[in-house]
Amino acid sequence: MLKVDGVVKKFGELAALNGVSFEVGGDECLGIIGPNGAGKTTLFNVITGFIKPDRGDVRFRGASVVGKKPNSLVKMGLVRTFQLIKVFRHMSVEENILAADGDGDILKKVGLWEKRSMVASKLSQGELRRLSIGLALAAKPRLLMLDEPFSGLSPAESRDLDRIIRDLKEDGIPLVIIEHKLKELFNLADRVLVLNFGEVIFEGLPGEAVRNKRVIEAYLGKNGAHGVVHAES
Ligand SMILES: Nc1ncnc2c1ncn2[C@@H]1O[C@H](COP(=O)(O)OP(=O)(O)OP(=O)(O)O)[C@@H](O)[C@H]1O
Repeated sequence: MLKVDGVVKKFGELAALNGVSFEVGGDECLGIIGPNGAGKTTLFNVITGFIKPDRGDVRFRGASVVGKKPNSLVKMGLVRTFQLIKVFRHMSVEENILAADGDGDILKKVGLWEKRSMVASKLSQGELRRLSIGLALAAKPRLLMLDEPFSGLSPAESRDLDRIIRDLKEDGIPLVIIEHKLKELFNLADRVLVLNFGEVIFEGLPGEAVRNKRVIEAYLGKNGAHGVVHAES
């Protein structure tokens, strides 16, 4: 479905991405983690056409998509959400979804049917996040990329979102999720990719990632706040 091959992106001297390769397919959920500045957002921007890589290729459903504009990628089914939620805040929930060519089914899928008449500016953080996912779903994604979907959510809001993302997985939509909240991510991800200084330092099962020495040194060890199991010394 998605194949990233040897992607390099430099900002001046800094290699934000330094030869990143991986694939996502089937109805898989891939988690992407790594410390601040590791290159996660840059990777999303390259895949979704917001940034052109200096080297390497991104293939979606068999064809190279390097150089294509974000809008044409969305039309092909390569759809993302953003860290900062983008919705029309003065419009109702339903108007937002309709403006994106969505329908009532989507409102139900993201648990906002009851709130459909409410102006978006009155929504809670969790509801706003679900609306942003609804807008992404309106584009009929063949692959959905979520940028820190759990950030800023309460435990109850996180549980609601978990259920919604789980349903998307069951619908067979492959997912790529950047997330710092590892407990939430590891409940969903079939596989994780760990980035550090623009390089993939680990790819494998979430349970293996938390025991991997390089991952612990680069990311987990420094930050006990991630709430996952730590090193077996
Ligand atoms: N437009 C830009 N111009 C210059 N440097 C940039 C630009 N965008 C990102 N960078 C740098 O590239 C590196 C990777 O940044 P990126 O935002 O991709 O990291 P990240 O893993 O998403 O971090 P975070 O977890 O904080 O979101 C960082 O050192 C960052 O400062």
